[in-house]
Formats: sequence, structure tokens, C-alpha cells
Amino acid sequence: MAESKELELDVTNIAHGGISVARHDGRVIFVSDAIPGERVLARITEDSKKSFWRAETVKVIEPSEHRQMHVWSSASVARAPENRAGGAEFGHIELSHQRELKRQVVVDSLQRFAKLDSPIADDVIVEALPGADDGTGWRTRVRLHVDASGRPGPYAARSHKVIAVTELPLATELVQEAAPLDAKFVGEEHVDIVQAATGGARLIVGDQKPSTITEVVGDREFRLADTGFWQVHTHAAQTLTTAVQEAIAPALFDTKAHNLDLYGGVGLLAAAVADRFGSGTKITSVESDATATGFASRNLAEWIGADAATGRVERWIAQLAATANAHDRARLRAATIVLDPPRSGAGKQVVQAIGGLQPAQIVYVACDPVALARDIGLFAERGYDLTALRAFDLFPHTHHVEAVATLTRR
Ligand SMILES: C[S@@+](CC[C@H](N)C(=O)[O-])C[C@H]1O[C@@H](n2cnc3c(N)ncnc32)[C@H](O)[C@@H]1O
Repeated sequence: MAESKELELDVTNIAHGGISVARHDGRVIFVSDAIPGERVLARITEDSKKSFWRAETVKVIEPSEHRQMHVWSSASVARAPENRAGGAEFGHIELSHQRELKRQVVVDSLQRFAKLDSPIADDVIVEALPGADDGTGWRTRVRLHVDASGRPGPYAARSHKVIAVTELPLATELVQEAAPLDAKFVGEEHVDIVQAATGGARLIVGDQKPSTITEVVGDREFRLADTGFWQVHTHAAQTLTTAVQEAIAPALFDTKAHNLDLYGGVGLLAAAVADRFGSGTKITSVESDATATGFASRNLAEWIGADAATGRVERWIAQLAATANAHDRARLRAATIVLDPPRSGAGKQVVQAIGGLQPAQIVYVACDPVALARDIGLFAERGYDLTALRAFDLFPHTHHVEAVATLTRR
């Protein structure tokens, strides 16, 4: 960028990633902190590409009827763009309209990346989780980054500049109370605040040695490392447990089949499946983090047919396919496979490997609608149709949306 350029833009659509779309002289401009329907003054931040530019809202000229005061003043458009805290990029939008925009992103992703124009996608709504009416107070895990002077804070939106803040409104009360926003951590890179279901909130400074915490879902306890993966929203684990249980078609479920929980963490979704279908359920939870699978083995111990394996899914499943005999193949054809991959999705290699096993049904839990849509497109090529889809607002005031899709063999 030679010099800072500002333009008045009419914002028309929402794009994946929490940014809005405007057009100027026929060129697409992705604009942050705006809402479709608004006219804004925006500063161009990237104009090196032919096909699109990027811009940040500097001033709202004609606000949307859905604009509200930002739930986090540290992220407000009233601040200079480079000083706005990141992680609440929808906080200036009414909560119900955030969900409408997320719905549009899910539907649009399915149309563009899965080439899917189906009533199942059209009927999807983004369901709210229990919690505060204003969508704050749900985060049980927060990472603060530390700047060169030792001061902790969130990164600014779209950069690694640490922003000093006085509050963390998306976090639970206990996490807010425990957050050391005035302390100094010279020489550290980050500080995590983690609230487990029992034992209050704790600080994890830098690469501190992990200790064991307990999470509770319904009347079931899960043990895990405080540095390990657990769903972030206070109600997320319960919501996904129920959603996965409901996404499985009982008529296609076989307790004795070689059922799988891929990207299984500490066994949350394997437990959901086994709870739904009873003590005889066979299911293997596969996860790359050996500490997590160690905990998963213990968390799943009460089900005789449940176990946990350590491995990268792409290799583990290739190995399974390579060594399966006719009996194993029949058990895999009868199987239900649950997968909950990271943001990048399962990808071609894993989708092809699962498709090759020809399981009866697949339940795909996704935190990225574009990655999900790409994988649904790949599954369609392997003979699987989308038969159910739900979306959940697991991350209010951010652009993130979680989806649970059921795919059934044709
Ligand atoms: C979105 S989390 C889901 C965990 C679990 N299903 C839950 O809800 O608690 C994704 C998990 O996949 C694991 N993971 C990431 N890439 C992996 C890979 N290639 N193979 C196996 N596990 C992987 C991560 O360590 C993480 O535990």
C-alpha cells in the first residue's frame, strides 16, 4: 500500500470469515466491522490483488437496523482499527441477526463448495445455546498473548499486536475474575485462563506442566489435561452430545459394528454414542494427542466395547483399510462413523478412505462451514447424501458456527 486510501462503500453481503462484501468499480472489497446493508467509510488495507481488496470500517455512514453498541468496548468501531481487540468480530450486530448471517454463510458454503441446492440446507437455522440473553459470559477458555513489556491481552483483529483490555465480556464470570489483565508476564508468550466444571478457574502460564481437570456432561465426568482440547462454550459439550445422539439414525446403527469416533479428543462423542445405544456398543475413538487418548481410555472405561487409539486419522484409517479382512470389512460397512476434525476439515485423503470403507452412516461435526461443504462434496462423489443438518451458535459474537451433518450411504 503506497498510502492510506479511504472509500465510501455500500456493503451488500456476508462472506465466510466474518467479513462483509462491498463492490467498488467492479472489484470485490472485503470489509471488516461492517454489516450488509450499511454504507461505511472504509480504509483500504490490502490492494495488491487484482481480484479483491481488503478494507476496515473507519466510520459507519448509514448504519444497519441490526447494528448495536459493541458488547466489548475494546473491539468497538469507535477505536482505530489497529487498536480493536480481536475475537468478537460480530459483537456490533444484534444476536439474532448474527445467527441469520451465520445461516447465510452455511447455506452459501453448501451451494458453492458442495454444489448442493437441497431443502435440507435451505431449512437450516442456527440454534442458540442456553445462556445469557445478550450472548456474553460463555467462554470457559481464553488465551491472552503477552507483549514485549510482559503485558497480557488479546491480539488485535487481523494482527499479532497485543491489546490491553480491562474486561473479557465473552468469558464466564470466573474466567473474568481470574484473568490477570493488570499483571506482567515478562518473557512468556501466552497465558491461558481455563474454567473446568469443577474447581474454579485456573491460570496456565506459558508451557506450564499440565495437570488434570474434570469436566461434567449430564451425570458423566470426563478427565483431561488442563492444556488439552475441550469445547469452549459452557453448554457446548452437552449440546453436541445431544446433537450427535439425535443425528444418528437408529435403524442404521449396529452396536456390534466397527463404529468410529474420529478426532475424538478425550472421548466426548464416543461416550455420546455409547450412552445412546447402550453398554454393548462397540466404538473406537481415534485421536493424535497421546495424552488425550490416555484420558479417553479411562473416560470410556465403563463401556466394554469402547476403546481409544492414538494416531493421525489419515494414517490410522489408511492402515485400517489396508489390513481389514472380509469380516472386518463387513463390520465397517455396518458402522456409524462420527468425525469432528479441526477447522481445516477432514480433507480429501480422509474422506476417500472413509468412503472406501462404505460405512452405513457418517455424522460430521464441523466448526468450519466451508471445510464441511468441501468434504460433503467429496462424500457425495463416494456415494453419500446429506440427510440431516443442524447448526449451532457455539461462539456468540464471533463469526464461528458449528454444524452437525448426517450423511447416509446411497
Ligand atoms: C475439534 S476437536 C474435537 C475433539 C472431540 N471430538 C471433542 O468434542 O471434545 C479435534 C481433535 O482432533 C485432534 N486432531 C487434530 N488433527 C488430527 C489428526 N490429523 N488426527 C487425529 N486427531 C487429530 C485434536 O487434537 C483435537 O483433539
